[in-house]
Amino acid sequence: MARDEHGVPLRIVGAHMDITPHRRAEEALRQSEARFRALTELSSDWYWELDEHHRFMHFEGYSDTEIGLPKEDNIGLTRWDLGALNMTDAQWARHRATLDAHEVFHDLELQRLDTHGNIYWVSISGAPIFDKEGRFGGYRGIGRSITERKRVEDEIERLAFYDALTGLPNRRLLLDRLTGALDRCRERTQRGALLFIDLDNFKDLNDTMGHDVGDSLLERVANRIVSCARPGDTVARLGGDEFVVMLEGLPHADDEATQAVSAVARHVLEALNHPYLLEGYQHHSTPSVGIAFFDGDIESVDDLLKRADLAMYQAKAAGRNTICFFQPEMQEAVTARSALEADLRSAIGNHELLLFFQPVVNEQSRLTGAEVLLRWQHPVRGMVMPGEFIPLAEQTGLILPVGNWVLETACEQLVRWGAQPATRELTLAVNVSARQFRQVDFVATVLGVLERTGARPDRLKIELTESLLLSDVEDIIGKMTALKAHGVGFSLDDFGTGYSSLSYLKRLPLDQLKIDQSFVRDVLTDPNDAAIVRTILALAESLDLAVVAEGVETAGQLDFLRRSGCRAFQGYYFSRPAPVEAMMAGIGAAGGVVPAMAG
Ligand SMILES: Nc1nc2c(ncn2[C@@H]2O[C@@H]3COP(=O)(O)O[C@H]4[C@@H](O)[C@H](n5cnc6c(=O)[nH]c(N)nc65)O[C@@H]4COP(=O)(O)O[C@H]3[C@H]2O)c(=O)[nH]1
Repeated sequence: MARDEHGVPLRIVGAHMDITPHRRAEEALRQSEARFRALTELSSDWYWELDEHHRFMHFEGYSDTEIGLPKEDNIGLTRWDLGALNMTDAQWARHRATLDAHEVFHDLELQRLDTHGNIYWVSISGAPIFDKEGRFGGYRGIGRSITERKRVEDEIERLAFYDALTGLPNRRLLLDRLTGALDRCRERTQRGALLFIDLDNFKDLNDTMGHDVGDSLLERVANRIVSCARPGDTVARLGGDEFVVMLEGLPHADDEATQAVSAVARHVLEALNHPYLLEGYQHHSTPSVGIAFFDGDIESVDDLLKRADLAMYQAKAAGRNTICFFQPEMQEAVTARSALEADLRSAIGNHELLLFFQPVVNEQSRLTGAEVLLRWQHPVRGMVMPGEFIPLAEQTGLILPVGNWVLETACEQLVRWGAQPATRELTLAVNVSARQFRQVDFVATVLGVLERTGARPDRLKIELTESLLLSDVEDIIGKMTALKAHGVGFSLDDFGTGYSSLSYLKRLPLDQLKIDQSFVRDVLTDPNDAAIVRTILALAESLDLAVVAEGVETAGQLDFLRRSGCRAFQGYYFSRPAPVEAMMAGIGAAGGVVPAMAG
């Protein structure tokens, strides 16, 4: 303001300035802050700042979540002062190095306890602050609660890697840990062992008492196995009643390692042998344990599991409730078996199967028929006996095409015999395994073969074993009755060795029993066997069944059997099984009488 000499204002001098841009900038800043505040207030994320010494200076938003304490209490502290349950010293050192290098960091995950002692997780990201001159002034960034995400992740992991019933690691996690263990073995030339545990007869419990009781047993078994393991061992459930214990860091020396593993295995065996109280009942359960060692040389996790599994099966075969170590021979046996199976598959097509015939004679040693016995002329192994390949054929299902071939070939022989008056009345007995007989179309198959070949049904005898009678007797009776209506005969093989109860015997439409050769063998020396043979003969008479004694090797046996009332015989005394031409040649020369062999 300008004044005169009396101080009276003359004029006002002023300058005006356009502050619109400044006001706009202020308004923009205010808006930006409001937006930032609204965001931090509304979101569960929070904003933080550190000074140049990495100490908390400022929080904005729901920061208590990060620090678990009122935010004011943390001003002036660093993150590592607050600590985190999941961070090691080395990890903190790495984080500090990032800050010291003024680098941006993302998603640093920290696990902490809140004031109530509950675990929570936060994820932190931050960027360095520089002033206009480029001087470092600290850090700023955001934090976010990830407790819920971690919980869901844990749940997913639990479902994916743990068995829901027992809470033990499942097969997937076991395979993962095994892969890790094998890697460690390779790096540090260590060894470990796998215990494969399978409960004996678990299926029976499940079937009789129900799945709930079965589950309850499995839970307790799991707890007992865990109690036998050391903290570093992995106890897993593979599924069903199969558990695995993985032991690592075993001693190098063979005997020490074996001792250490045996001790754990025995411990498991004992623990699982104690009775269980299930639904008020005392239940006894036993395990079979297979053990396989591993070191850096083992090819794969799969191989290792197979070895332990094989050893477990060996323990079962040895009578169950026992421990068995894997031996390389077991693997060799399996490999040999697979080779045999592959060969057997092509044996029919390659015409390697053949039938031998063993005469069945009457009291006058006259031929009444024969039993057909399968042989396999293997190109490399030579003659393979049925005992070696029939069980394999049964397990693999190959018995079906093989059995059909036997039936067909036997019927063709019947047709050839039917064309000659001297052999027209001869019968042929064919072994049929339980698996063949249980096929739904068994009756149709047999009738089809009879029709195709034109063989007389009443000359065909089907030999069944007692083990067949263990299941679904009604179905067996139905099939037998259907075939009998066409004239086919039935014989029960190896009688006396199996499970036939007399009530079944009465109901089955049988024609004949065959006394097992094990009774005939000692009939002269073992009074028990003699008594059994007499009883079978008496029983057969009362049931109106014919009897054939198998395995007659000596005149003494034949004499005893005759005196006891047996009227049909089969055995080396008359003839060993042989090709049909050889059998007929021997008999032809004797005018239908089968001559006793020397010896
Ligand atoms: N020690 C002694 N043994 C004698 C004597 N007489 C006969 N044998 C043998 O005793 C077995 C009798 O046959 P199996 O009990 O039906 O027992 C048969 C039968 O269960 C099964 N088998 C044979 N061929 C077939 C077939 O075509 N199908 C099915 N499913 N099983 C068959 O294989 C088993 C064994 O047959 P193989 O080795 O031929 O053994 C035959 C025969 O060679 C004797 O006096 N002393």
